[in-house]
Amino acid sequence: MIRARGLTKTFRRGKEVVEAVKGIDVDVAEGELVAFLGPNGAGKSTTLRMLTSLLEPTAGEAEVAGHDVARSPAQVRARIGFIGQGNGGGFSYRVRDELHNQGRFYGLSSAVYTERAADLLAALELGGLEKRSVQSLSGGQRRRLDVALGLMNHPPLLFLDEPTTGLDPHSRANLWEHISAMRERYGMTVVLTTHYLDEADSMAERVVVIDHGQIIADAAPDALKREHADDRLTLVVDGDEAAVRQALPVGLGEVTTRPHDGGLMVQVATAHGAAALPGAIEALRLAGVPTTSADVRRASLDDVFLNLTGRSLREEAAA
Ligand SMILES: Nc1ncnc2c1ncn2[C@@H]1O[C@H](COP(=O)(O)OP(=O)(O)OP(=O)(O)O)[C@@H](O)[C@H]1O
Repeated sequence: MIRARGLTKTFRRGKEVVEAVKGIDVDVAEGELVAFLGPNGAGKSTTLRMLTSLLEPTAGEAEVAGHDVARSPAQVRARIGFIGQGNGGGFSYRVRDELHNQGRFYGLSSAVYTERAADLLAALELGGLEKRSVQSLSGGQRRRLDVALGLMNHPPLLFLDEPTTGLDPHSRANLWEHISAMRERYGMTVVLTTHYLDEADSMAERVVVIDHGQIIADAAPDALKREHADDRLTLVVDGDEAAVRQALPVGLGEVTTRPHDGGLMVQVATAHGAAALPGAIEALRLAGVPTTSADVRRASLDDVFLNLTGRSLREEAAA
């Protein structure tokens, strides 16, 4: 569905040259749900805008939905939906008029766009709001209207640029339910950008991590965590460091210790933390070191980003 090679975008602002995207190679197969994850300014939106033919690449090429973005932008646009960062709706228009205008824009007949609009309004829980002005909708309703607008041409490929930014957790979860339902219903391929780690982790089947205009990792969330980060076992024990180090199986992982409440806190960075925990506790018990509390913290995509770049995406998102 997408094949990009060496995709590059350089902006010039006066004397300043910004290399926003530095030669990205990416393939997306039909039916995939792929999230581009990265901090602010990483180049996610610029990549999306090139893939949707809205921005001409400085170098490289991309074939999207069967057509070259530079040579055949109209064919690409006819086959994709794009939901940008801002709201698409004209604020003073009524909801139904917005959808109908979008249908006209795609050259649909009035019978087809009327039916599709009614269908999407119902599917995205916007029924009853068709006569309201866009500006009177809540943030979540407006975002769902954006999704409806992006789906009026029943695109086989949908791009969403930070679809849930600015929504409260309830509206985010709700929007995701709708995106998933729409994806199943129309058999769509979905490509989105996000800087919400939990969202990329739980919703995307594949995460493309972008930093400074380059792809630094590309795999399923679990595979990324397995490859680039460890789970962390934390045990509080009654015993000394030497006994702990001797008792724990060789190869379990890197062990660090520090005094804690009269006992010793032991932390182990290890793969498959939950599975390793009982064995670690048992090995300590057999060595006469009882465990008084235990905790497993699973590796997160932030750990992956931290290990790859030395920076925390969580901190950068908050900055
Ligand atoms: N039209 C433009 N002119 C000049 N520089 C630009 C332009 N658009 C983007 N940039 C710069 O390119 C870099 C990448 O921006 P981009 O918007 O693609 O990042 P992003 O990963 O989508 O970030 P965000 O999560 O904040 O949207 C940034 O340094 C940005 O300032």
